[in-house]
Formats: sequence, structure tokens, C-alpha cells
Amino acid sequence: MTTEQLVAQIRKKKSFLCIGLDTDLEKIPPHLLEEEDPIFAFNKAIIDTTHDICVSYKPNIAFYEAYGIKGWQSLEKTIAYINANYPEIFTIADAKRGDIGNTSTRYAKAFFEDLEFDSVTIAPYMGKDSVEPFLAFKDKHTILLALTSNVGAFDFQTKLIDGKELYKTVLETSKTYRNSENLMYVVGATKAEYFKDIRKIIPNSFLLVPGVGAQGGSLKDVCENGMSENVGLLVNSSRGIIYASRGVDFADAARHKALELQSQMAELL
Ligand SMILES: O=c1ccn([C@@H]2O[C@H](COP(=O)(O)O)[C@@H](O)[C@H]2O)c(=O)[nH]1
Repeated sequence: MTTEQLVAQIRKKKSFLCIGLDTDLEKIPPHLLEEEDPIFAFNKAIIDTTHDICVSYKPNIAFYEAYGIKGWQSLEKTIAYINANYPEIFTIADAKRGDIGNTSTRYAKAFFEDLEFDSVTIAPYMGKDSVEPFLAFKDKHTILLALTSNVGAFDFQTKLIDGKELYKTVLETSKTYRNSENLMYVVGATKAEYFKDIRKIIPNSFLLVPGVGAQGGSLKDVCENGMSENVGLLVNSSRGIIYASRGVDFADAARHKALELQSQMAELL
């Protein structure tokens, strides 16, 4: 998917909501455990009831890998279902990969060619030759961890290296990579006070913003400081939406939670 198609979808739906499919068998409604593939059954119901008010789904790969082959099959079914039924949706594999070049190429093939995700999250720590293999794929997006939502972000990302915060160096250096137009960045909603500085370095890049909902970040603060001319934001909520209810009404409850966020987004656009 091109960035222009993503922006057009955001404008049409008045939404820049990304719903995180962090599907955990211990948290889904118990009645679904009788299904042949409970994870897919849960995801399908959430997707069918929310696809018109969000623009993106983000399965976190850890939640699928944790169940071995069965979990990977649920992931395959989920991404194939979205691509077949809701092709306008921007899909994110939250995998946080990155390795030496030839290995990164295999990761890129797995997520972009085999699973057909539109984007994948990547850790920048191994540098240029670990990131550029992902950037080589046309109309696919590489979402680099810049300033993450967790407390541990302060361990390294905000530390001064040669007088500059490390996350700023990540932003500036990555702009020099080949095919850098395919880059997006992760910036946590819990770090809203940093968005203005981040926008000085990357005024138009899309930011994937986790941390509203369960982690306490504020949508309003993120938008006031981080919105760009082309919106430039994909705000994610996972647990706050998908686990709104453990009853048979779970999908409707998730829609209700998603609508609360989407209505606020519509006002901020
Ligand atoms: O900095 C980061 C990067 C990734 N995440 C991921 O986003 C979701 C957030 O889930 P919530 O339930 O809405 O808190 C989850 O998959 C994280 O692994 C992040 O939170 N922060």
C-alpha cells in the first residue's frame, strides 16, 4: 500500500486508529475456546465489527509465536482474511526484527512476500545494513523503533551520545538510508512531550503511536504535538479495545471502545 492510499483512507474514515491484535488465549471469551482455531475466531469477529472505523490492524507477532505452529497458522489466517476482505486496511507486523543484511532480507521476505503485510516494525540498533534490506521492497513500509512507550526507553534512547539524544540520531541517520521514503517510526504516546522535537527532524513521516489506553498516553496530547499536514499518525490501542468484554458481546464491546477513540480522532482531524 502507498502512503497516499493510507492518507486517503484516513481522510475517508476520519480515523487514524490502529487496533492491536494481541490475542491471548487466557484473555479471550471462554466460549471461543471451543472453536477449532480460537485465536482466528476472535480476530475475525473483532475485524468484522471494527474495520469501518479503523485504518490499520497490528498483530503483535509474540502473541502468535507463543503458541508455536498453531499460533503461526492463526496469524497466517488473520492476515489473509484482512487482505482478502478489507484490502484498504494497512497491516502492521509488530515483530521488532533486524539482523545482518542477508538475515534481514529473509525476515523481509517472510513478512512482506509470504504473509503479505504492508509493514513491519524493526529495531534500529544494528544499523544501516540491517534496515536497508526491508526498505528495498516497493510500497512496503519499515517502522523503525525511535522512542518507545515503555519506561526502559530512558535506559538508552534518550541518553546523550556526542551531545545528542540517541533517538534523534536514529531519526537523522535513518533519513540517509537508501529508500528512506519507505520509513515510518514508532514513538510512544507516553512520550507526547517529545513529539514537537521529533517533528522538527521528520516533519512528514508517519508515526506509529502505541501507548494510549492501557498504558495511559493521551490522544489529545499526541495529536497537538505530533500531527503533520498528511496526519502522519497511526495511533494504536490493543488491550483497551479487544478485551473490553469477555462475554458473548465481546466484539460489540470492542467496537464501542474503538468508536470512542475514533470519535475523538474525527474531532482532532
Ligand atoms: O514502544 C512500543 C512499541 C510497541 N508496543 C506494542 O504496542 C502494543 C500496545 O498494546 P496496549 O495493549 O495498547 O498497551 C503492544 O503490542 C506492544 O508490544 C508498545 O506498547 N510500545
